[in-house]
Amino acid sequence: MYKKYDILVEDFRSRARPPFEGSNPGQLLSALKMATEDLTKHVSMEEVLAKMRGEVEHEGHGESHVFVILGASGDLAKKKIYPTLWWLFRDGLLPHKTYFIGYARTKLTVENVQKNCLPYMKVKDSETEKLKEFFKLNEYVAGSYDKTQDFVQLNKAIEQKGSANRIFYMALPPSVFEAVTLNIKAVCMSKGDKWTRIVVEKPFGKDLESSNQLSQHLSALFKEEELYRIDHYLGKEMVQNLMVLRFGNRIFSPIWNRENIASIVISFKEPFGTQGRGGYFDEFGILRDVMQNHLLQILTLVAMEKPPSTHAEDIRNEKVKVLKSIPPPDIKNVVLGQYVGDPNGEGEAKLGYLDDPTVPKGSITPTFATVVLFVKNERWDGVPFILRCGKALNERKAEVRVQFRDVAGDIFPSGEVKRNELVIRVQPSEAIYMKMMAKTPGMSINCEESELDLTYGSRYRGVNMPDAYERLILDVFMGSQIHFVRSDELYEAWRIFTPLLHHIEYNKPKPIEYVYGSRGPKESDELMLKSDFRYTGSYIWKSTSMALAQ
Ligand SMILES: NC(=O)C1=CN([C@@H]2O[C@H](COP(=O)(O)OP(=O)(O)OC[C@H]3O[C@@H](n4cnc5c(N)ncnc54)[C@H](OP(=O)(O)O)[C@@H]3O)[C@@H](O)[C@H]2O)C=CC1
Ligand SMILES: O=C1O[C@H](COP(=O)(O)O)[C@@H](O)[C@H](O)[C@H]1O
Repeated sequence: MYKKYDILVEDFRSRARPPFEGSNPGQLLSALKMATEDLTKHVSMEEVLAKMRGEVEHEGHGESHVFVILGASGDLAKKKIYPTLWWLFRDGLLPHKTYFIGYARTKLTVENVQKNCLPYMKVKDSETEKLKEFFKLNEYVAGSYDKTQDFVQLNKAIEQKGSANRIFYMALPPSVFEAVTLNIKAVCMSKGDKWTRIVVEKPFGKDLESSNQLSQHLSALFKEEELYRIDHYLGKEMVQNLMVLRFGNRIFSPIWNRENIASIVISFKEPFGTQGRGGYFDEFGILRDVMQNHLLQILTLVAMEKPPSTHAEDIRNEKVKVLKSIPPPDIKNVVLGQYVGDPNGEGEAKLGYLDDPTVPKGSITPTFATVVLFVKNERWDGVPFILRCGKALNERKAEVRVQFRDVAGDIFPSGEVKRNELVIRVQPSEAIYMKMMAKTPGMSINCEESELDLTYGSRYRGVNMPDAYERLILDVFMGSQIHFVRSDELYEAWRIFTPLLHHIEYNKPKPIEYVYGSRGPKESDELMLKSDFRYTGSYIWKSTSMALAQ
C-alpha cells in the first residue's frame, strides 16, 4: 500500500500538476485522499488521475488555456511543437480546456497542418480517435507578422475560447520577433486575472549588442516572469539530473573542485552536416548554434555552487554567478573546423560544407569548435572546461566527462593506474558511469580499468523518457522557469563569446578542414591534451549483456 501511495504521490507531482494549477491545497488533498482510497480498490492509475482531474475541475478550478503557435506553417512547428502538444494531450497532461491556434502568413487549414505534422507525431493505430479529438481543439488563422489588424483577428479567435490564459510560442525567424511581440502586446494580451506567457526560441541575438537590443525590446513589453527563453537542452533528462547528481549525493560534493578534478569535457557531436539548412547555419555557425547556449548551460549546471533552494530564481542566480566568473576564451585555446566531403563516403558524406548550395562560396563559418574556458573562482581556478561541438562527425553524442586528477603516491606498476572519469551521457541512451580501477578478478594481482555503471535502459526499464520539449512546454503551463534562460544569463553568455565571434568576423581565420564522419581536427585532441585531458585508449567497455554471455 505504501509503495503504491508513493507512486501515486510521485505521479501526482510529476504528471498531474497543470490541471490543478490554481486549486487550493485543501482541494488537492481531498483529491489525493479520494485517489488513495481508489488504489485499494485496484483502480488503474489512469482512472485515478482522470478522477482527480474531474474532481478538481468540477469545483470550477479548471482554467481555460489557449496555446498559440506563431509560425505554425514552419519546420519547428511541424517537427517539434505540434507533435509535443499532441503527446502532452494524448497523455492527459494538459489542462482539460486547452485550445490550440496556429498562426502564420501561409493560408492553411487545420487539415493541412495535420497532414504536415503527422509524419512526426508517432500516432499509434489505437490513438486515431484521440488524434481527432486533438485536432478538433485546433484552429488556424492566417495573417502577416507586422499588421496589427491581423493580430486583432487572432485575438478574436482567442476570445472565442472564453476567458483564458494565453501562451504564445514564437516558432519564428528572429527577423519578425520584434513586430510580432509588439502586436501581441498591443492587441493579444489576456484580460483580468488570466496570464500571458511568451515562449521565445533561439537565436536570442547574434552577439552581445544585438542580444541586448532584443532583451531591451522584450523587457519593455513583458515582465521577466512572462518570458520563457527556451534552450531545449535544459529539458533533457540527464541535464536536469545534474543538480540531483551533484547536490543529492554526499560522495560528490567533497571532490567537486580544483583539488580533485583535472579537466571537464562537455561534448556535442552530430553525424550529419547542414542537410540543406546551410543558409541558416552559415549566419550563425556552430559557436552560436550549440556552444554559446546548450554547452554553456550544461557548464553552468556542472560548475555552479549549491543554490539555497530549488526555486527558479535561486538556481538561476547561481548560474549567473558562475558565468560572471568566466572570462572570454583566449584565442590560443580555440580550435575551429569546417568539414569537407569524404571521397570514400556514401551519399551526403561525400559532400563538404562548402558543397551545400545554400552556403555562400568560400564561407569560413566553423562547423566544429573546441573552446577551453576557465571559471575564475575559488572552486575552479585553473581547471579547463573543454567545450567541443561539431557537425558531420563520427557519431551522435552529447556528454559531460569529468576527469579526476592522477592518484598521488601511486604504488602500482607504472602506467597501470588510470585517471577516474565520471561520464554523464546525455544522449543517445542516457547513462552515468564512473570509470575506475579494480583488481582484475581471479588469481591475478593486477589492477584494471572497470566502471560503476548506471545505464538508464537497464536500470529504468520501461520508463517513458519524455522529449525535452514535452517537459519544457509543460513547465510553461505550470509557470516554472527553472529550465528557462533568464536575461542576465543570456547577457553573460554573449559577453563570454562575443570577442571570439567578432575575431572570426573581422580577422576571418580559416577553419581547419576535417573529413565528414571523422572525430574532427587532430588539433582539437592536441588542445585537449594541453588542457589536462588524458586519453589513453586502454579502456574496454563490457556491457552487462556481454558479461552475462561469457
Ligand atoms: N553504460 C554504458 O552504456 C557505458 C558505455 N560505455 C561505452 O564504452 C565505450 C568507451 O567508453 P568511453 O567512456 O568513451 O571511454 P574511452 O576511454 O574509450 O574514450 C573516451 C573518449 O575519448 C575520446 N577520444 C578518442 N580518441 C581520442 C584521442 N585521441 N584524444 C582524445 N580523446 C579521444 C572519445 O570521444 P570523442 O571521439 O568524442 O573525442 C572517447 O569517447 C563508449 O562507447 C561508451 O559509450 C562505457 C561505460 C558505460
Ligand atoms: O539547437 C540545436 O540543436 C540541434 C540538436 O538537438 P538534439 O536535441 O537533437 O541534440 C542541432 O541539430 C541544431 O543544429 C541546433 O540548432
